[in-house]
Amino acid sequence: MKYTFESRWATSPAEAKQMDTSALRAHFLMPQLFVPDQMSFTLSHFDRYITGGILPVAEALNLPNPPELRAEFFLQRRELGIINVGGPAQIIADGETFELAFKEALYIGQGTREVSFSSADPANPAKLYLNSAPAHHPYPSKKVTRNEAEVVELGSAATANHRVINKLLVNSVVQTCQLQMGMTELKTGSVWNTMPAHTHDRRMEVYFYFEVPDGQAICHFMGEPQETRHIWMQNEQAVISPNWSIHSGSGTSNYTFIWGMAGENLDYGDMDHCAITDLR
Ligand SMILES: O=C(O)C(=O)C[C@H](O)C(=O)CO
Ligand SMILES: [Zn+2]
Repeated sequence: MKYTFESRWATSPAEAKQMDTSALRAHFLMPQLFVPDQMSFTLSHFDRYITGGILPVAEALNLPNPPELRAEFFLQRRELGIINVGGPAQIIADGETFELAFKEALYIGQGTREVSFSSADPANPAKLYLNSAPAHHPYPSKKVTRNEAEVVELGSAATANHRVINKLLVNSVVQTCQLQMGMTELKTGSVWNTMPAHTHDRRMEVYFYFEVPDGQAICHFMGEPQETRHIWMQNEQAVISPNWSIHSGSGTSNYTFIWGMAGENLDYGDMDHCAITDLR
């Protein structure tokens, strides 16, 4: 078996409020996405969002058709977003070849039957972080380079949240059904992401932290704004953020993270901000 597939039930805020550390981690944390020559997928019942990691080393890996999807093929009723966080990758989608460098993104549209993933150099393998959401229209597959991203700079060094948001797979850049993905890079000395924090009842979200230096870690905050909990996270781990939850983190150093979301709309700015002094 070249892949693992796990399902996570959706949880209510009342249920999450009762959870201890290990229950929070079991429900929301995805601790290992990258295993050599393997693919890992976790389906959240929040918006039926799939989070995955593919690490092709010795051979090309093909997008599988997990029986849990009850589909003819993975993307029969889904769309896929990929951001490469490793060495150069080659992705072939129904015969079309895409070369994906570090921090480049690829959107693969609904209806694509065959997708294969390989590394250009096994000594520096590609690490393909992926998100997938249900889709009902076959938009064209499209690669998005860093230069094509919509870039927003937020925060300041004084409040330790100076960061650059690279909107890669958003509707100003590529047409998608409901998927949005991007990458936020924190400046040296800045450790807080998404502060002031927000919720968006219309969309769930997943955060994937990477470029966390050795020996450092991220304290990720979740929960209703007046009932927050935290999950300590390591490099290259991901966490599910329900639509009722804030999603914000502070690191013991700067780092980078990928955000991805799906749900009711494609409006990145549709957020309900929480005043910092109101958080509990
Ligand atoms: O640092 C930030 O702020 C973010 O990157 C926020 C995410 O993009 C987000 O939560 C979008 O809903
Ligand atoms: Zn958000």
